[in-house]
Amino acid sequence: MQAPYIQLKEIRLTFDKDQKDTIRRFSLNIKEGEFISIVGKSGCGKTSLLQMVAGMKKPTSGLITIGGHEVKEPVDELSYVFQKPILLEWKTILENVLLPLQLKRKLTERDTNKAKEMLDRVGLTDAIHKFPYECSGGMQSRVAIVRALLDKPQILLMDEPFSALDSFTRDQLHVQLNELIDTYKPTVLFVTHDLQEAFFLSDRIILLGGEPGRILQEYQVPFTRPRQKSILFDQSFYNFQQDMNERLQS
Ligand SMILES: Nc1ncnc2c1ncn2[C@@H]1O[C@H](COP(=O)(O)OP(=O)(O)OP(=O)(O)O)[C@@H](O)[C@H]1O
Repeated sequence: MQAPYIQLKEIRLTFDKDQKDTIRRFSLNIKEGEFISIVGKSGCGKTSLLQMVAGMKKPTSGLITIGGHEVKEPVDELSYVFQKPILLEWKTILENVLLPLQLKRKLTERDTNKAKEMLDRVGLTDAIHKFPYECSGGMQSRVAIVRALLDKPQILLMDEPFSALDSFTRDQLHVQLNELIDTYKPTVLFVTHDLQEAFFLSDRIILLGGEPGRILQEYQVPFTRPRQKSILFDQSFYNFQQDMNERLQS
């Protein structure tokens, strides 16, 4: 059996030792290249889990490993996409995309060409010299995704990246994200409240809930990636929705 690439073992998280645990006995093995969505009610600890995998927050107890090495500090081979795109207003779209690389090393012509090519793939060729205030929310979200993938991270953490967008823009972004993920093949941990989004994008969906937060249900999506939106008309999506909704209500 393939060894897990990311392993979370018996994770417990508490913010104050006198208070109840936020997360307890959370264990999950993630394969390299897998796309995992974490869904669950507000406050059940989804963001905290991503932050612990990123090495930005320490579990109170338990072990997190990446490639067999314990996560003890912020992880290098990882990119994070937040709910808000967080672009620098005084830099152009192209400059925003190149910024993380520029902070690491001297930029090359190849980097710039790569950034332009990726922006082109998500339909932003005409926007590369624009500033963020001249771009819509959907365009800014595309920029944040391209920026996160430019340096080919092994791990991509995405925390509700599309939640502020309308459903039409979100649909477009799902397809474009799928294509980019298929090219760069990072291991993805994706937080969302949207079951349709989780089903369309993921290999596996983890329903987090309860007090303290723990895994209530795991669901393997029975389709290979990348996918067509037509899978959302399949009976398995209907069954999945029913099952998850029942568990979320209980
Ligand atoms: N630094 C902190 N200090 C104290 N409590 C915190 C801290 N960070 C998070 N919490 C609490 O931990 C719980 C889990 O927070 P977290 O942000 O991980 O949840 P979430 O599932 O991502 O929520 P949402 O869906 O609303 O973003 C919440 O009750 C939150 O108030």
